[in-house]
Amino acid sequence: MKPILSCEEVRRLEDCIEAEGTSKATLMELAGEFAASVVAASDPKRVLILVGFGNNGGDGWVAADILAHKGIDVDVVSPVEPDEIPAALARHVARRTAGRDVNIVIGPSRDELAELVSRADVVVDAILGTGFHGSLRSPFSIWIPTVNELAAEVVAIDVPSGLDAETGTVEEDAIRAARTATMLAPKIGLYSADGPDYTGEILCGGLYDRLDEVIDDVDHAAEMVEPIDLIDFLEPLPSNIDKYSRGSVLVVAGSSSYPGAAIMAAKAAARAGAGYVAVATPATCANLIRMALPSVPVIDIPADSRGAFGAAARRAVCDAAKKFSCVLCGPGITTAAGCIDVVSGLLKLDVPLVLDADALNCLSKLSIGGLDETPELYRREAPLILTPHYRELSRLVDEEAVRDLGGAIEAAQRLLWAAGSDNFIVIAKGPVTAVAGVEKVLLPVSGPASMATAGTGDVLSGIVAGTVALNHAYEGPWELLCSYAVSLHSYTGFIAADRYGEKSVIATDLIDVIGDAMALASEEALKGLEDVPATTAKGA
Ligand SMILES: NC(=O)C1=CN([C@@H]2O[C@H](COP(=O)(O)OP(=O)(O)OC[C@H]3O[C@@H](n4cnc5c(N)ncnc54)[C@H](OP(=O)(O)O)[C@@H]3O)[C@@H](O)[C@H]2O)[C@@H](O)CC1
Ligand SMILES: Nc1ncnc2c1ncn2[C@@H]1O[C@H](COP(=O)(O)OP(=O)(O)O)[C@@H](O)[C@H]1O
Ligand SMILES: [K+]
Repeated sequence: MKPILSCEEVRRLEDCIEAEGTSKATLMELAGEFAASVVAASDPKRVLILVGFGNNGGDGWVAADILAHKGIDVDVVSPVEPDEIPAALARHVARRTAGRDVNIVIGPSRDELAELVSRADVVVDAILGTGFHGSLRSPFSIWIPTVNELAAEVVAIDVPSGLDAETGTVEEDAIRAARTATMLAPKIGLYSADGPDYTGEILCGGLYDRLDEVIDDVDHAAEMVEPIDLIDFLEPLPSNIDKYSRGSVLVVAGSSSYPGAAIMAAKAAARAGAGYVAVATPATCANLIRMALPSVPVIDIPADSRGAFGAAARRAVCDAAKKFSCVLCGPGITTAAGCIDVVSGLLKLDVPLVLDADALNCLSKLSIGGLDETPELYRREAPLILTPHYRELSRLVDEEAVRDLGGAIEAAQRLLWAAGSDNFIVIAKGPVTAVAGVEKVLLPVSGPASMATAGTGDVLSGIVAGTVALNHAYEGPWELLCSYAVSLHSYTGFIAADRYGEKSVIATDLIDVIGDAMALASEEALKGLEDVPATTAKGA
């Protein structure tokens, strides 16, 4: 797993490294060296480096010097003379580079800049890094669109300029890079909101020998899950099992208005590996679900007049639920009074529980002033997994809208810390999905934008429940188990987009390729295994 840091955590990390005797000036030299190595990998003849006023520009000045030393023609464009650069470290390296074999252009006109950009094989963006805030000011508001329009290839240093390294948002414009050479650890904004559209490939320069040890001394906003981390979940089935020992799921879902949600969740749970999946649904839509899912037993539950769970539903659902390895509740249930009652009944049972969709909205209705204010509502011994998207998460914490990954993680942590239990997980779903536990926040691989289509969340909750059931004997961290389920879901998105076309994926497409997604997860994990040095791979 690879740490992802907030800007504040990066500053703390720099301070820790400095306390161990490596100055920020040395880090800048190393950052410039790493950036130069990323640029040199394209074997350019001519490089243009755009520098700003701060230390991000400092990295660019160092890289300019190194690339010029390699015999590459280097132009540096700066808004001010090296002596006028306000940041002291950057000013120092800029003065040094100015005395070397690079062509420096100060404050070019748009046409001059366009000419320089057009003739470069690689343009390096060292304009703004983690210090960017507010709106883009001149001349950068002119430089950035010029680069985006005319550059053959762009390498961004640390963060594409104009992208907020914390939130991942782009207000007006930002550099669209082919590669981003980020320093010490990726910043969370590279993965959040607009980030993935601007960063290109992210390459991280460790810079410091003892980074692995020092990085443990600062908090991590999150950790990126790599395919190899999931290898334990990819074992083949043992021979000596039956449908019950493989794990069972009760899907408490559906209503006359939304029977499809129950069908998708149940089918996904079965495809994810559970040996026995049943559906508990309002009697009014039970036959429809039976016809759609011949392999799935359907339990009729008393309904209200609108075809949602009725007043007598809680008892019927809870009686059935006790026998299963995992219960999933929520897809398509509505927030009728009987549904709220079912959700609160299930929370009291001693069975692993996944709450999704309207079960989360029922939970919001049960609490006043945010669920984290009433942890007794959801604190339980047995595992609990919530799968809210950003809007559902906002409702759960009764807060302003969660807009980005950092905000989603913060909201999830409020719920987690209030409950304080190891087997409570919040899967905060969005373009990037965070799997948050009380100990760690993990970022499994994200799927394509094709997955932004109705019903894909029902498929995810089915996959999560099926995975929990199949792995009912698992004793490792729940964050990792849930990350495996989210990764499978993302892989189904890639496979479906490939098969049906990026814009044509519908939620049901994902279900039938869950098996292919498992094969892809194995393939990716094995690639990771090959990359590990032999001694480590053997666990030596
Ligand atoms: N992590 C590490 O260990 C290492 C980090 N290093 C590097 O340091 C970078 C951080 O450097 P930094 O703090 O100097 O900030 P940086 O991004 O250069 O920008 C600040 C300048 O931009 C200006 N400015 C701000 N907003 C603006 C706007 N909207 N429009 C226009 N201008 C704007 C701002 O002006 P001000 O706000 O003061 O008016 C100030 O002059 C980091 O990303 C990495 O590359 C490496 O060197 C060493 C190892
Ligand atoms: N832009 C996107 N890129 C990748 N995945 C996305 C994107 N938008 C949504 N998703 C994924 O699609 C799923 C949508 O879930 P949800 O909003 O609950 O859908 P529904 O309620 O319609 O079933 C989540 O797993 C989410 O992570
Ligand atoms: K930059």
